[in-house]
Amino acid sequence: MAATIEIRALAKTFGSGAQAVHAFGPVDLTIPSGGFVSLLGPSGCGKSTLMLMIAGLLDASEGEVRVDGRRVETPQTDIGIMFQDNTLVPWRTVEGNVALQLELRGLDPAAYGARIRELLRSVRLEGFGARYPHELSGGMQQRAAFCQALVHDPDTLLFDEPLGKLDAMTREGIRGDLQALWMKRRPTVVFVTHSIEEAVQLSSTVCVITPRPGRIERMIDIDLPWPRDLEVKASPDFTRHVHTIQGIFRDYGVL
Ligand SMILES: Nc1ncnc2c1ncn2[C@@H]1O[C@H](COP(=O)(O)OP(=O)(O)OP(=O)(O)O)[C@@H](O)[C@H]1O
Repeated sequence: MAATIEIRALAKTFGSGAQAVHAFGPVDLTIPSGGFVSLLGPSGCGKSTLMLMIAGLLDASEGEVRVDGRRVETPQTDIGIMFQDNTLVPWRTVEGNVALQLELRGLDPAAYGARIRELLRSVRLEGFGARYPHELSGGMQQRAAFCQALVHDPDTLLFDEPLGKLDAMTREGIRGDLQALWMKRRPTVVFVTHSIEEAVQLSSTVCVITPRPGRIERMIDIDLPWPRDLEVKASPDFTRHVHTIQGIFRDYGVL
């Protein structure tokens, strides 16, 4: 069963006194087991700050995060994380990079050979396992980074704008890969994006965040059928959700 993430009265202020920056919160939010929740908000509203607190990589100023009831106080090693800038190291092959995530967790990569190959195949990277990152396109590198995030079979995935630097066509392709992986394994996913369409396409719930200090403006359940392919994206219901969210950001003056 994938993890449930509970966020209670969570807030973050960087620095103190006159230099203090109230970055985020206070926010209450429950991310259900197996949900795909997108955090959608303007630049600087605290999305990355929230992700780091969920991952246990940044202390909260107030409040708490609980994963399956356990309070997050140290870096979480059983989750998968992927950021905008991928974490591939240049001196290892694609397979070696994926294996590195296992080694860092004290797992034996030799036991995971079949799994690594299956993952690479699922994101259309079969045949590229022995290549080095510089031999891959930007999109292929991000797909390899997906495999890194997934190889230890985490039941929670944190994605912080993983597709942000990719061109539109590659982005669409990887969205499809990500959606297929989520539908198959149903991990709990928290996904940061600036793209309203991306959030509506991928999410079971879109969490709309206000400008800094980020608070939750609205939770919007996306009741569209899966998989959300190009046909679904052309549907009136899809457009309706996109318009609703655009309206919220227009009211805040960020669109
Ligand atoms: N280590 C830090 N020290 C001081 N201020 C910080 C620090 N990290 C973030 N901030 C501030 O906190 C606010 C929220 O930053 P954060 O990176 O979480 O926003 P974001 O919503 O992820 O932005 P973007 O969409 O542009 O990536 C910003 O005003 C930022 O300047």
